[in-house]
Amino acid sequence: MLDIAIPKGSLEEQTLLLFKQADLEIRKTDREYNPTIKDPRIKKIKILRPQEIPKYVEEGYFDLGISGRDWVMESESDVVEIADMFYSKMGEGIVKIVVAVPDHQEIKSAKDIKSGSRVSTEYPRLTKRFFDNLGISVDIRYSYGATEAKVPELVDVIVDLTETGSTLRKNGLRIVDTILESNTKLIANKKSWNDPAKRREIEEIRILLLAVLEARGKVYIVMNVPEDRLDGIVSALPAMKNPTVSKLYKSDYYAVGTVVSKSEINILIPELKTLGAEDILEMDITKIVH
Ligand SMILES: Nc1ncnc2c1ncn2[C@@H]1O[C@H](COP(=O)(O)OP(=O)(O)OP(=O)(O)O)[C@@H](O)[C@H]1O
Ligand SMILES: O=P(O)(O)OC[C@H]1O[C@H](OP(=O)(O)OP(=O)(O)O)[C@H](O)[C@@H]1O
Ligand SMILES: [Mg+2]
Repeated sequence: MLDIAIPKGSLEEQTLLLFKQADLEIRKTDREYNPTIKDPRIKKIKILRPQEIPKYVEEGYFDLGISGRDWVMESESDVVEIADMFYSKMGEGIVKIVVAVPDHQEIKSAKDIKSGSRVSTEYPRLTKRFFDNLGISVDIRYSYGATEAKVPELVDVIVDLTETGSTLRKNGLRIVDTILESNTKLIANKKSWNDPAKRREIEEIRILLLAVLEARGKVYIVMNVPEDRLDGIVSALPAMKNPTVSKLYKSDYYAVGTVVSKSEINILIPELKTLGAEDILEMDITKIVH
């Protein structure tokens, strides 16, 4: 059975929702860090800061964990990255760790930053490695957050995370370089991954979590189509996969069903109706397993 570490903070709410939708519901009250779960593969769940999760997974306190790629890299943890999971607090979860300076400064890229510059960051190791590679020796000041507030008075440069770019913009900062791109990762302890029984359990959990993410933003549509309209309808459907076509009982009609992206449904349904589709049904999908 598996021990799993779940992130507190910006990933917490979305992670709990993901587990619930994967039918791995974590039962927890507010501020409870040792919640329960009823699943034959899971022994224990603990909620921890995502900065610490990769190291505890590496050290074998947990078989499985969820954290960002940024924290796996920053903590230099030796874990197996078993899945990319594109979700975060707000959107698809792709964020960047960037070098930023006050907008008016004549710095074009990080190479132009002077040795001795003060740099505020929550990622001191990534920052040191980045500037070491450029041969620039900077004065790194550890940041506990609100990093953007510190330029220009307290520091000269920041290395911070950006998703929408709004915090940088509102504080008069400009990106001059990108250190890395990050997204949420499902990570496993090496020994657990190499243990056949544990690996089977880990893979089963991974299938369920990824199936939920895969189904997001997609719906299933099915409609009845007279034989002479079949080719027109099939070619109007988006080419995600070949649609299922089956003949209706004692009729010249066919049932046509396929998965489509929810974002195109507003254009597609009226178009299918015009092309001769009847009884069009749209259904929510909760999981897709490839
Ligand atoms: N604004 C954001 N948008 C998208 N992802 C983010 C954002 N802030 C942090 N993350 C990602 O979420 C993960 C969790 O990081 P962290 O615990 O530092 O979250 P946080 O929201 O910054 O927490 P806190 O609010 O306490 O600072 C990290 O891997 C990070 O890449
Ligand atoms: O590009 P944006 O969408 O504006 O998001 C980026 C901001 O989000 C995070 O801050 P957080 O909310 O974690 O606050 P903190 O600085 O106190 O950690 C990050 O450190 C940036 O400040
Ligand atoms: Mg933060």
